[in-house]
Order: sequence, then structure tokens, then C-alpha cells
Amino acid sequence: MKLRYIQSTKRGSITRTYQTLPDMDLVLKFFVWCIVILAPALVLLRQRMKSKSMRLPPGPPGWPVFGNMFQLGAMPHKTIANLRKEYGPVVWFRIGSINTMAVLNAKAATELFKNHDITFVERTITEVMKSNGFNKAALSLAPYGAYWRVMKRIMTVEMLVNKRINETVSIRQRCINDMIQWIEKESNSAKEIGGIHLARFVFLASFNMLGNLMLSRDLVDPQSEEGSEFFTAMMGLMEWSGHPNIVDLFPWLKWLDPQGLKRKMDRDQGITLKVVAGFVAERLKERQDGKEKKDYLEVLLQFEGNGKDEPEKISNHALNIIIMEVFLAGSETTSSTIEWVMVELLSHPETMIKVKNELAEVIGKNNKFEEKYIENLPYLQAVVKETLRLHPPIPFLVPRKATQDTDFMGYHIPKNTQVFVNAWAIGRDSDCWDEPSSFKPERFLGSKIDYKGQHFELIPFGAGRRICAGIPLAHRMLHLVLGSLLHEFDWEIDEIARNDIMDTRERIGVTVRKMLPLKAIPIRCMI
Ligand code: HEM
Repeated sequence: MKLRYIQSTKRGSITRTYQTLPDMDLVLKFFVWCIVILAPALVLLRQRMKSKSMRLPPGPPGWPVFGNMFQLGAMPHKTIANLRKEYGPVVWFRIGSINTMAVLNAKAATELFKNHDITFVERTITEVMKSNGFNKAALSLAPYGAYWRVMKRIMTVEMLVNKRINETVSIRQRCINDMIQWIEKESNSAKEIGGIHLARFVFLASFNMLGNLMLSRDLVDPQSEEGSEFFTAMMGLMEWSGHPNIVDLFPWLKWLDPQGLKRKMDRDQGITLKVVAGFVAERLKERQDGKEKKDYLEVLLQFEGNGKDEPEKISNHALNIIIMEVFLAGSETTSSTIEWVMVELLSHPETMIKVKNELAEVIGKNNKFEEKYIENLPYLQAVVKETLRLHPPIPFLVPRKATQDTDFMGYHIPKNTQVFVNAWAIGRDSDCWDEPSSFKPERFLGSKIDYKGQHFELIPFGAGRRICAGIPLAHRMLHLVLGSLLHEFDWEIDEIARNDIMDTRERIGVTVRKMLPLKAIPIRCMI
């Protein structure tokens, strides 16, 4: 203890006192001890808070260099969905050098689309997507910015808006009539060959519907040489873009292109671009001759941007790519969905009867199916929804990418992380669906849930800014094709096809298809 001597003068007398002073050593010691004890605790606390906010989502341990690529198997959407049991709804893994986050339930998808859509708005670009600059010009892959905005507006507001779709009803009806005729022709020999490959007919009809909307012409016409060249090359594009490519996992192998996928993609894309360029040149000539057409090509040709944040004109190259893209986006998705619906209906005869009865009641046995009936066919719509719930054709959507470091549901997600939103797992999320693996269209009767991007438990077309641009058209095409197939024909399968139907294996290409294609026997039931 230290004393301080104080002398004060009061009314002439001097008073002397001592005041106790805090011992400076002691104070110093007190502070030193505080620092010694508290500082590490503070550091620890900070570290814990930081490591909590820097925590990656949980996930299976992977190998050096290869990550988890060998664990994903032939059907990665199913393998990854299974990880939820052990790791929860947000899972982390590596495919080669690519950091990947998978979203596995509706709650996490809601969080992503409602609160983080802008952070995950970019696409993951694979090597084959770069062929001929496809990734820069195609709406589905273009960087999020002025060009993407313009193209999405043109496609959704000017081209695929309901009013425009209504103007093209007769085109689709003609393509459906063709499809019915093709099937009818084959139906004579169908029994001997064990049934027709249904998805092929639907694919060709969808291809022609899109060809007419875009270019006002049938492309799958046996008479047209250009058409069949275009079609064959398009099939190639679909094949090469669906193949897993080792170069995407190990970019340093790019120069080698060990599977030759980039070379094949360049070749087939070159062919399709040349054919489309020929169509465009023809159109330009027709325009000079004063002939007018009302199709998507015309909308693209007439586009005039402000030249500031949007292009003044759409370049010829971009125009060709956008046209090619619509074929890619719309034909395989439609035909694989119809194949799955038919597989489900043939496996559930009681549902088949119900849907056919509804068609007979609403349309009448001797009338053709037309688009105007769709809104009055709740059971048919429920069948389509239930199929898309169980079999979304693009189960990871078109993979997104994080544009910056971000916090997502308490996890730290580094910039450039690839994001798989697993629509397949979400459609089977037991928190949202009763008996999630059963095919029960009735669940949608009287329910407001649809696939237009507002109900995150059902997202076969995605959601948020990057949602599918073709939903209104796809909705029409799916119901028109399915309704016509069911209303015009009864469908049977032989013993072999019945066994194949039970085989639930899948094949992954641009879409997830049934590994063993459905073969069914059509029997004309309407004249
Ligand atoms: C059954 C049919 C279809 C299905 C299941 C489907 C599914 C999808 C999915 C999952 C996406 C990605 C969405 C996301 O990332 O959130 C997408 C994007 C897209 N789809 Fe579709 N689609 C179908 C038909 C069509 C059709 C008919 C067209 C065009 C006529 C089309 C054009 C597009 C385009 C342009 C995009 C890219 C949108 C963007 O990145 O902003 N789709 N589609």
C-alpha cells in the first residue's frame, strides 16, 4: 500500500493528512493477469466464431486429387440424394478439382432461391459447352448480365408468352397429327417387333413443333436433306454434352482432349450452325422479296437494342446458337418426360383407366385432343405433375455457380463452388410428400402446387432468375402429346416390355432417360 502526503491550509491553520493510493504494481498486475487469462479465451472465442462461419457443409471424405468422383456412381442424383441421411440437406464434396455443394431438400432449396438466388445465378461451364462460343451466346449458359436479360426477355415475353403460344396452336396440332399418322403406320407391325419405341416418335414430333415455331419449317422431313443432316448433328450434340468429360475434372488435360469430346462437339456444332446459317440466309432473301413470317427467327431478326447496355442487333452467330439451343432445350426434355409418364401409366393400369375416362368424358370419344381442353383436365395435369415430381428430366437443374464467397445456412461457401439443386431428391423429400416414392397423381387434385417456380418442393423446371424459359410452351406440348397418345390409342406391352418397365435403371445424357427404352403396342381406339 502506498500513502500520499497532503498538506492543506484552512483559515490560516495547516492540516497534514495521508491519503492511501492504489498500488500501481498491483493495478498493473491485475491488468496483466486479465490479459493473460482473457486474451486466449477471446482468441479462442473469435476463432470458434470464425470457424463456425467458415465451416464448409458436411460431406463424405474424398481422395486426394480425385475427390469423391469414384463414389458418385452411374446415377449421381440418387447417390447424392442418399447422402442426406448421414450429412443433412446441404452436402459438400469434390468432383476432381471442382468444389460442389448439393441441395437436397425443399427447405434448403427455398432458402437458396428466396435469399441467395443472385449469388448462385451463374452457370458452371464445362469444356464442351465452350465449343464455338456456345456458352457466351446461349441463353441457358450466358453470363448473368445485359445480354442474358435481353435474350430472356425476348424468349419469355415476345416468343413464349401465352398470347404468342395461342397464335401457334394450329402448327402444333399439325405436328401431332403427323405423329399420330407415323404411329398408326407402325402399329400394324408393332406386335411382331414387341412394340414401338415411343420416345422416338415424341422426340421427332417435338423437334418439328420447335422447328415450326422457330423457323416455320418441318425439319424432320424425309424429303429434306438439310433437315436430316441437321437432325443427325443435333443428336450428336446431345450425346456429347451428356458425356462426363475428364477434362472438366482435370482442366490441365484440356490440350489433350483424351475422350475427343471437344473435337466431336466442334464438328457437330459446326454442321448445325452451318445449316441454321443457311436457313437464316434464305429468310433474309424472302424478306427482301416482301414475304413475311411470324416466327422466333423473325423476332430475333427484328430486334433493335439501345446499343448501350444491350446489343444494337443480335449478331448472326448468336442468332444461330439461340436457335440451336431451343431444339436442345425442348425436344429431349419433352420426349423423356412422355416416356416416363407412359412407363408409370402402364405400371399403374388403374391410373391409366382414370385418365382415359377423363379424356373420353371431357373431349368425347370421337373428337380429337386439342390444347383448349387442357385446363379442363385436372387428372391429366396431375399425372404430368406426378411424373415430373418423380422423374425430373434434368435432376440437378442446369448446375449453378457461386459468384462470390457467401454464407449459406450457416456454412461458408467459397466463390466458384458448383451447385447441384437436386430436384430428384427434393421431389421425394419426405418432409413434403406422403409416400414420396409412390406414383399417386391424386395428391395434386385440389392442391395449388405447380411447377412454375413458386413451390420449391416441385422444381423440375428450376426456379429463380434462371428458371426454364420454356415452361408455358413445355406445359402445352406435354399435355398435347400425352393427351393425344392416350385419347387416340390404347397401349399394351408384351411380357418382355413388362419386365423392362420394372427395370428402374436410368441412363444419363442431356436428360435422365430410362436405360431400357419403353416399347409399347398402340391399338387405334379413335377414328
Ligand atoms: C419438359 C420440358 C422441359 C424441362 C423439364 C425443362 C427444364 C429446365 C431446367 C431444369 C432448366 C434450368 C433451370 C434452373 O437452373 O433453375 C431449364 C432452363 C432453360 N430451359 Fe427448359 N425445360 C423444358 C423445356 C424447355 C423448352 C420447350 C424450352 C424452349 C422452347 C426451354 C428453354 C430453356 C432455356 C432457354 C433455359 C435457360 C434459362 C436461363 O438460364 O435463364 N426449356 N429448363
